Amino acid sequence: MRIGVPTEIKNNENRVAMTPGGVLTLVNNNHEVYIQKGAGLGSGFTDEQYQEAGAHLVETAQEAWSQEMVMKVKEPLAEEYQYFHEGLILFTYLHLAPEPELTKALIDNKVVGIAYETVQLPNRSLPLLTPMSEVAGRMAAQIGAQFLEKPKGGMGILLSGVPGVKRGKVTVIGGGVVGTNAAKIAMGLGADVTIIDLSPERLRQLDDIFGSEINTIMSNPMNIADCIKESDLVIGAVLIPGAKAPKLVTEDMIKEMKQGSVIVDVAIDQGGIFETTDRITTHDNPTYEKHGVQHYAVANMPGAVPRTSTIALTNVTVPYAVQLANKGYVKACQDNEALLKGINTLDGYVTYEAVAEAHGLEYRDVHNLLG
Ligand SMILES: NC(=O)C1=CN([C@@H]2O[C@H](COP(=O)(O)OP(=O)(O)OC[C@H]3O[C@@H](n4cnc5c(N)ncnc54)[C@H](O)[C@@H]3O)[C@@H](O)[C@H]2O)C=CC1
Ligand SMILES: CC(=O)C(=O)O
Repeated sequence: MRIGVPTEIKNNENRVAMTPGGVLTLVNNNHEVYIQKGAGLGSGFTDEQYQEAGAHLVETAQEAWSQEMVMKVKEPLAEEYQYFHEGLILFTYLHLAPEPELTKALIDNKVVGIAYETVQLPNRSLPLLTPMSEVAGRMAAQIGAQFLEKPKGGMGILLSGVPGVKRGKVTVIGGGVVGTNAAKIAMGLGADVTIIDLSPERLRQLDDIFGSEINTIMSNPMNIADCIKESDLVIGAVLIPGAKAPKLVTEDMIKEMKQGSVIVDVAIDQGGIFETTDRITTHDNPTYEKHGVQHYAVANMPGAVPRTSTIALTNVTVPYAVQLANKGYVKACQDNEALLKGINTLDGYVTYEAVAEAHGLEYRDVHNLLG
């Protein structure tokens, strides 16, 4: 199969969808990889390294996009829709629930849209989302700590406190991969940490992991309101796979927060869990202030630590890419139910129920379309 890897164009997105090691794996499986020149530089991979691994270098995005399968990191931006073509296999993060235009462009062009974030194993884990959630969760605590500093617009507290001065309070809403990693780092910084989740089973696991070092609280509107009123930093880490994130924190709750407190809405890529995170921010201009609270809502947080993130991401995506390339998407997805769950668009239809629901579009069962 011919596989294209274009340069990422989102603001400060320095990740790339394949390392030279990934190229070598695909080449050893008799595939051809077309990398846009310079695509790996942000992650520290040179064109020469790709060539040595057997990649063909191409000058333009158009050439990278005109292959049978395209691997990317981020969901395509509007200027990339022009490259969509019928039957193209697009293997990348898509986050379609909050993206009506992208969904329409994929359907109109009959793209086979396979979303990293909805590939799901039988134990319900999301193997192609997990590494980036680990990165973003760990970053969320350190970013929150930074924006609590006065010169960054925060109230001017140190999360650890110092002897004689109390510690800062961090609430993490959603105790999955992002939430657990955020909690770990926030605890490491010395904060007083609370995790809120809807699943009693998950709360029990978190209690087993962290013991009396953290507080675990059941998710409901009253508990959320009580916790965030007291918090200096609140991290949004809820996910309902494929669906638009539920707005669990209302604007009225935000108004009750302390002046100079900070929210980091990691779930912004699925629309965000705070009523006031009504826009996506960028690494160039990551925060805005509303009701005296700093809002951080960057949808590609791992893009800021591209070396770590590219390696972590491609460790998990390349084995699936090999299956797609070796067998073709139909057989690969028929043989692997986890990969099948990644198909969000096919033959001009939405094939992921939560995405169809989010946009009021017709849903088609992927099993019927694959035959
Ligand atoms: N902004 C960025 O750069 C990045 C964003 N993300 C996003 O972070 C979000 C979280 O991802 P993961 O931690 O991997 O998901 P996950 O599936 O591991 O965890 C989600 C957690 O939310 C909990 N939950 C569901 N409904 C809830 C409710 N009503 N109240 C409280 N908890 C609830 C679930 O029980 C689960 O424990 C996703 O939207 C993901 O795409 C991930 C990586 C990078
Ligand atoms: C998960 C995702 O969208 C990201 O890593 O940017």
